[in-house]
Amino acid sequence: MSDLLPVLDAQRRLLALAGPVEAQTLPVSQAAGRWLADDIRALRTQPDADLSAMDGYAIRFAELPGPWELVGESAAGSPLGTAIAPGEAARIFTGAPVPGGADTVMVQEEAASDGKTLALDGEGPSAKGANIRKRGGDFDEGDNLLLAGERLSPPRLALAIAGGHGTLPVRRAVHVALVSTGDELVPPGKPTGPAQLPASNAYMLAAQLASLPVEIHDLGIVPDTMEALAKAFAASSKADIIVTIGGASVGDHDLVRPALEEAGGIMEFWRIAMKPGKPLMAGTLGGAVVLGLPGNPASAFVAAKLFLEPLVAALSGASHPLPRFHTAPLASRLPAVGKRTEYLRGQRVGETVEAIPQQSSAALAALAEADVLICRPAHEPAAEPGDRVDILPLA
Ligand SMILES: Nc1nc2c(c(=O)[nH]1)N[C@H]1C(S)=C(S)[C@@H](COP(=O)(O)OP(=O)(O)OC[C@H]3O[C@@H](n4cnc5c(N)ncnc54)[C@H](O)[C@@H]3O)O[C@H]1N2
Ligand code: MOO
Repeated sequence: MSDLLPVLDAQRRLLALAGPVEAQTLPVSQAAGRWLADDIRALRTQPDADLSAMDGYAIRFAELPGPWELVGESAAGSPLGTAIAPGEAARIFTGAPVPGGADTVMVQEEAASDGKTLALDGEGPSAKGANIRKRGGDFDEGDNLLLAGERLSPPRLALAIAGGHGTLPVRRAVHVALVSTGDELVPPGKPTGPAQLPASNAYMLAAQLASLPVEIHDLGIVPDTMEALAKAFAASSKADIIVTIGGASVGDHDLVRPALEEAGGIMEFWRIAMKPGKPLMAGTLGGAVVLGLPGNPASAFVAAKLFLEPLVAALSGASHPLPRFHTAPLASRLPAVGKRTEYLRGQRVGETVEAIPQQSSAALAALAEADVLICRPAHEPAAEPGDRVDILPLA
C-alpha cells in the first residue's frame, strides 16, 4: 500500500498533464458557464449619468421644504432634456437621469403634489444627494471587470454585458469520451441475467458533467478484450479527455492499463490513497488525457468528483479547478481513518452531517441517498459528535 499516491499529489499531477483548450469568441447568449480566456474591461461607465434610485421628485436640497413648481418629468430612457431653475422641481422615476440643477430626489411617499406644484409632506430627504445613484457608482469605463480563468456565473455574465460586451473570449467546450468496460454490462432497460448488470456509470458521469462546458461522446459498452479496448481508444483519440470505467484494478480481466500502453499511450500514475476510488489511473494518449475510473459506482462517482470534474474545469481554463470543501459539525461518531483518505457518503441533519451506514463502494442505493461527501484525511483519529469535518456538498 506504500505506493498509493496522496489525493492532492495525484490531482496536481493530473492537472499538469494538459493545458487549457483553445479560446473562442462566443455571443453572450451562449457564454454562460464558460471560463473566460481573457480579462474583461468595461467599455462603458455604469451608470453613465446620475440616476434616480426611487420614484419621486428631483429637487434642490437647499430649497426644502418647498413649495416648487413642477416643470416636467424624467423617466428611464427619456430624460427631461433641460435643467431645472431655482424654485422648480421635476417628476422623476427609478432609473431616470437626474436633471441638471437638481441634486436630490424626494420620494413620492413624502411629497404632496397636484400635478402643478409640489410640497414636502413628511420627513423628506436626509441629505443632499439622497436617492441618487452617482455616475460610475457601479464601474467606470476601463475598469477591469473580470479576470481570465473566472467562470461566467449568471451575475458575471450580466456584468460583462453591462460593461458593453456582446461577445466574450471563452474556452471552447471540452470533448469527453466515455468508455464503459466489462463483459457483464448490459445497456439500460435491457433484460439482465444473474451474472449481468445494467451499465449505469456512464450516465451518472455524463450527468455529473452536465453543468460544465462539455461535449460527451459515449462509446458505449466495450468487452474485456485487448482488441475491443484498442478499438475504443482509437475511436476516442480526438477527445480531450478519455474516461474509461471499470477494469482499472488488478484482476486478469482488468485490461485498461495494458490496452492503453498497447495503443501507444503512457500511464502517468495509478492507485490513489483514497477510499473509495483507489484503482484510479491517469495517463495520456496523443493529445488526450486518459482517466481510468474504477467500476464500482461509488468509486466512479467520488473519483469523478475529485479528478474528472476538476480536469474538465482546468481544460476549460479555470484558474481554481479543484473542488472547494466546507466544514460542518458531525452528528455522530466516526472511527479512526486508515491509510487512505475516506470520502464517506453522508447526509445533512440540520446543521450537522452524518455518514450513511452503508459505505460499500458497490452500493448505489446508499450513494443515491447522499447529499454530502464527508472527507476524513488518512490517519485521522476517531471524530466525536460536534467535531467539525470537511464536506463536499453534492448539488
Ligand atoms: N485483489 C484486488 N482486488 C481488488 C482491488 C485490489 O486492490 N486488489 N481493488 C478493489 C477496489 S478498491 C475496487 S474500487 C474495484 C475496482 O475494480 P475495477 O475498476 O477493475 O472495476 P471492475 O472490476 O470492472 O468493476 C467493479 C464493479 O463495478 C461494476 N461496474 C463496472 N462498470 C460498471 C458500469 N459501467 N456501470 C455499473 N457498474 C459497473 C462491475 O460489474 C463490478 O461489480 O476492484 C476491487 N478489487
Ligand atoms: O477504491 Mo474501491 O473504490 O475502495 O471500492
